[in-house]
Amino acid sequence: MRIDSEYTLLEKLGSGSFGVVYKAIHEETGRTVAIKQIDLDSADEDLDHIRQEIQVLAQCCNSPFVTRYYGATVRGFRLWIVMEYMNGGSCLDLLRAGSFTEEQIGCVVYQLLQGLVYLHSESKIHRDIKCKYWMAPEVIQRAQYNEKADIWSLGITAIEMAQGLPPYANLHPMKALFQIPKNPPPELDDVAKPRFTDAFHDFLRCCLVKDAHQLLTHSFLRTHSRQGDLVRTMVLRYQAMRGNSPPHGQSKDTPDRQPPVAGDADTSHTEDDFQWDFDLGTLSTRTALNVTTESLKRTLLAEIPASVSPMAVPSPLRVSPAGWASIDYSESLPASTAKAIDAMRKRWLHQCGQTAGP
Ligand SMILES: Nc1ncnc2c1ncn2[C@@H]1O[C@H](COP(=O)(O)OP(=O)(O)OP(=O)(O)O)[C@@H](O)[C@H]1O
Repeated sequence: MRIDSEYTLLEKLGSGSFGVVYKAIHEETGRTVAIKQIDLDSADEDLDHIRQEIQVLAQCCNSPFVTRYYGATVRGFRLWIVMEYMNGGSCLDLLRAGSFTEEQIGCVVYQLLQGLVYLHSESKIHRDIKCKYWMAPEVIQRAQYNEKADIWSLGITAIEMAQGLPPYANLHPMKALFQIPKNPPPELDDVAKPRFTDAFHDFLRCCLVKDAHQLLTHSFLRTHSRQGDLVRTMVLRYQAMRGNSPPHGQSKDTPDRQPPVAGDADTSHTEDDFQWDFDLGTLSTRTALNVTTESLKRTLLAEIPASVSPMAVPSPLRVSPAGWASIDYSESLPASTAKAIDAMRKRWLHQCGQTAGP
């Protein structure tokens, strides 16, 4: 796929610390992609992180459990990171429709773990550098850390899926940073605790000490690992919720599919766009440079330190469950799944104070 060719931007998918993500069509191939647009003008302090994210993404394209990276290009004053479109959204998105059951957590965690096993086998550590509540104590303390830091984050993510929020979510992030290394590993809160089996509690405890390979054989995952339909029902639950409320980052009256707004997303791109006043060599100081997309890519990749560390395939939640990119959720479902979806829909409508229809 040629990254410097044309894209048609569709709706906004969401936004994160570094930029806004759009759904888009790559005109040459007709492929649907996701494009993260980073405003280079305001990203000064984060440029190192962005560079690291691109480096890691560029090297990690060989697992169905990790979001595929297609390339990066500069359009005007924005850096575009083109990647696989995950039509189920992120786990964080799915959580907006309510916390997960133990079965659902097992199914998602199993796939997240497969992504981590792949990354670790490539000597890469995910280590989300910016999300404080999920950070392992050794990362917070800037001590030596290894891939176990990711397993800690996975455990925190599992707690978040069970309770809807990570531990210490009621604290200011800086306060949480002090508490995490000081306190014993967190557990489920008293409300969530009784809803889960001993196997799950044990799994959480293990996440704080064990490596990813050992965890794949944990009895908790053996029970839940093969229930792919569950992911689908969670996506449907989230999509049902989106039917009534706008996706993260969009106002209620914004249509789902909207043409890009001038100044918001750049859709017009000419060769001139690639001649922004920007030093692509260091991504930190600005000197006038005429660059092509290829040279951007080469420079970005060459500039990134060889010793990879902080990985930012976005959050621990973004190691994508297998097949999300290709599953068409509108296809007809087995009766048992349809029943489960209906139950979730009713639960959600109930939570919103509405009555479920027929
Ligand atoms: N490849 C993708 N396919 C589909 N949706 C995506 C994709 N990447 C991101 N999104 C959507 O865009 C949102 C923002 O993603 P982004 O990577 O910018 O931030 P984040 O990782 O969620 O947050 P942060 O950067 O603060 O950690 C996500 O929550 C998700 O809804």
